[in-house]
Amino acid sequence: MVSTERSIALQPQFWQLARQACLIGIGVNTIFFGVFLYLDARILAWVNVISVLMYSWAFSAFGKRQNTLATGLIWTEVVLHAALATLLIGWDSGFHYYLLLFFPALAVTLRGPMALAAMIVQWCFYIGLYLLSYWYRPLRPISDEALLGLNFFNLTVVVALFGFLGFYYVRTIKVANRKLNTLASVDELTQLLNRRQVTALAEAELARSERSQLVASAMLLDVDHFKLINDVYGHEKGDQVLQHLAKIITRELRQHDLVGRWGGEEFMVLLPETDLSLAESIAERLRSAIASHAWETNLGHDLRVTISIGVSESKPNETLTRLIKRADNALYISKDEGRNRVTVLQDLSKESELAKEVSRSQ
Ligand SMILES: Nc1nc2c(ncn2[C@@H]2O[C@H](COP(=O)(O)OP(=O)(O)OP(=O)(O)O)[C@@H](O)[C@H]2O)c(=O)[nH]1
Repeated sequence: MVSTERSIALQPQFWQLARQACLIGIGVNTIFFGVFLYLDARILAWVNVISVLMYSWAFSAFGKRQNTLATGLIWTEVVLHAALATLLIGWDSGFHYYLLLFFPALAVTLRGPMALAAMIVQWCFYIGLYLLSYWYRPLRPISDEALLGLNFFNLTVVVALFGFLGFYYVRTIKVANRKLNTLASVDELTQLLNRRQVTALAEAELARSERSQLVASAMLLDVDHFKLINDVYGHEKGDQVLQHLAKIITRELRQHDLVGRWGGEEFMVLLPETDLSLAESIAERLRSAIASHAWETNLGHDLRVTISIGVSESKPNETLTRLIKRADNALYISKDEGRNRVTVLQDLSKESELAKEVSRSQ
């Protein structure tokens, strides 16, 4: 587990987990200290004292974010401990199991070719240790019963650590997936739903309304002369205005209404179970809340921001695209008639006339 660019980028929880593993190392080696004293294997008892010191050092190094030093200490401890115990009391003591833990750890912390190279070295070391213990008798043999007990204990600890690693990675993947889902569905600036997500949810809502024979209404809201706000007060102020507008719109709507950022300075709202006259009054409430809000500026006066809104009501078997097209046409009228106003499109003849007018003027 040598530190590289990639290991630095690992999640802090990974280092937290490694730090907790140091505590397990301290606990396990303290138990071993007692066991080896009891078995009169004094060299190994002293090795355990050194191991406890190394894990304590690694624990403290993780606390100071010296992750490379800490992982180096753990690696050295495990490799030396496994080698010494195997040579002194034999392969059957099961201390070599701990070396296996490094294979997934290397795969995670190192880059592809480095990880592969490190795994090959680790594997050669493992096989080398096995062959040595096969060819030579243990230097300080202990009883078969003691060997069996140690083997079971070591196997249990290693299996538990593999289990923890598994849980950690499953949790990490879940958290990453949740983040990806949020990134894919939320607009970063305003934290509203992005266009893709609000479209998907609005389509589902429209289908639900259709099944229940209810109407829904759509609104398109566009900030008036937003280019001028950017030009006069700066892009950053423009961003702040958009963020705050998103908050006002959300605050003024009901919980089950859908609101998303439709484009640069344009928002889309879908109001389930809402007919045109109710939608119009909601739109008017929004317009007036925004028009009455004063933004502080660094030019010694407050900034006033207004929005124009177009509203449309769903018709049987209508697609979302069609519903929004009508709201867009209504928005065009609001802009054309002087801005800071709400327009609803009700009758179809007016709509088709307008559609022609819009296409002529675009
Ligand atoms: N600050 C900021 N500006 C943006 C963002 N997205 C789009 N804009 C700007 O919004 C402006 C929109 O300008 P126009 O389409 O001309 O519309 P307008 O100035 O609002 O005029 P009307 O809509 O006709 O009232 C452009 O200058 C874009 O650069 C954004 O995320 N942040």
